[in-house]
Amino acid sequence: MITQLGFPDTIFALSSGRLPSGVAVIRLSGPHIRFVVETIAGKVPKPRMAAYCPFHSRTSEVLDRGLLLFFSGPHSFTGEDCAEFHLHGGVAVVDRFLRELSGFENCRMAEPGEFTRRAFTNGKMDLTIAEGLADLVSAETEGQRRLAQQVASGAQRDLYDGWRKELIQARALIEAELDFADEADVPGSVSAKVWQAMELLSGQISRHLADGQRASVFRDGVHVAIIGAPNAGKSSLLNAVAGRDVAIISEEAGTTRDLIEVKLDLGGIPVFLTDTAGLRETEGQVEKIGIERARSRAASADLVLLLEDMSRPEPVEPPKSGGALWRVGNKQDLAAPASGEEWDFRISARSGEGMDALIGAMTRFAEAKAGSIGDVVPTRRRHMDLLGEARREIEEAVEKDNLPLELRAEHLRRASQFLGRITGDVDVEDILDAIFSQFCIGK
Ligand SMILES: Nc1nc2c(ncn2[C@@H]2O[C@H](COP(=O)(O)OP(=O)(O)OP(=O)(O)O)[C@@H](O)[C@H]2O)c(=O)[nH]1
Ligand SMILES: [K+]
Ligand SMILES: [Mg+2]
Repeated sequence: MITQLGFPDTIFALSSGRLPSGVAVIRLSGPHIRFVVETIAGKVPKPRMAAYCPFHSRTSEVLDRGLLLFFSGPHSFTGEDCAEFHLHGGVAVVDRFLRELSGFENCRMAEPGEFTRRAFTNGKMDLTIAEGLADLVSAETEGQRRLAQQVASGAQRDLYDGWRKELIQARALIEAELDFADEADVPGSVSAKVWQAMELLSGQISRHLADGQRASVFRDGVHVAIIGAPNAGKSSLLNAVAGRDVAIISEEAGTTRDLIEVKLDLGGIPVFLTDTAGLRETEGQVEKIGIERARSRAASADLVLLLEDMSRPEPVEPPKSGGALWRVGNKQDLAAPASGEEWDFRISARSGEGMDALIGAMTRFAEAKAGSIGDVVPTRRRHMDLLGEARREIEEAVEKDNLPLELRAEHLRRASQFLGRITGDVDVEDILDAIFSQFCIGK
């Protein structure tokens, strides 16, 4: 148990979104909350009960009227005394109120993630839950929200705590075997059982890592590039899928030069769809660069849509790509019916014909990449790296059966430490700045 000396400052921030808004929530945490609240509202309301009252400046000017909530530490988000002022969400109202708060001694604006960091330091949550909350705030798709919710609920922490318990138990059994090694009646099978259990554990971690690999599409998204000859209708396709005028469309060949990317939400998975310059031989310097970019984007894409104008097919060399490649025939509205070509999809970016089928297939493609993942999934590179290290230590302990038992037990101890770093139970001071600075202000 860490003895908590407490933070000297009271911090505050606008915790609700961009102004103007109907209501703006200003959140405070720290040792001076009672004084600040009493000065502004004239009283400290009962904990967790909303009070409607005027908010005064220190010179008794009424700044606004609104709801006030007080949370008495340790029964609060951060574990300290906390308060929330619900103001009218006007720029000037909020601005004046924040200046008023800065005027109190030892009160200052919060750094990004500082509320959550205090909650972590005060033992209100482990690191995975803190990260889950940050992900919940930044989730843009349903899939991201579901994953973040699962992490924020503590499911990941429970899983790793369970694994650490297994490791500790294994070490305890090895210790016992070491202690009684001289006695004749100790069954030699104790440690054999331990190694069996450890092999199972390493297999569990492997499956968990594979889930994490698949789940990374929720964070990194699926990348789709539209490639084809000039005037195939690539920009028209991008606009049709995005439902807005993102790229310039014209009958002039060579209109698009740069990569134009839109972010879509298909089946809860972020999908990045990129329009590119039409592929052709050209002397134009700028267009040349654009074509190089198109080819390199195609090379790194998960899926390439090779778009062709069915009314006047113009074969282009399919780009080199490690991903999937679909031949998509465009301008179905102009094409002679049943031209006998082997298109995977026939569409008209102009009339919208065939678009539902193409978008549906892209959605299934993205869903297949995520695959079916377990209930609890590592959501960050940081978790994956530490899990990989933990598994490596366990494997060393299991495989090196010629090593003295003490050394094999030491590998298990290290495995357990790596797991402890994920949840923040073991020496993580060095990474806290990096983790919490990614949070938004007011969280
Ligand atoms: N009839 C018909 N015309 C289309 C269709 N899709 C695109 N076009 C037309 O084809 C022309 C070229 O369209 P773009 O979307 O600019 O083609 P692009 O492939 O982006 O061309 P570049 O950027 O120059 O490589 C425009 O005049 C479009 O209106 C379609 O489905 N049917
Ligand atoms: K064009
Ligand atoms: Mg274009």
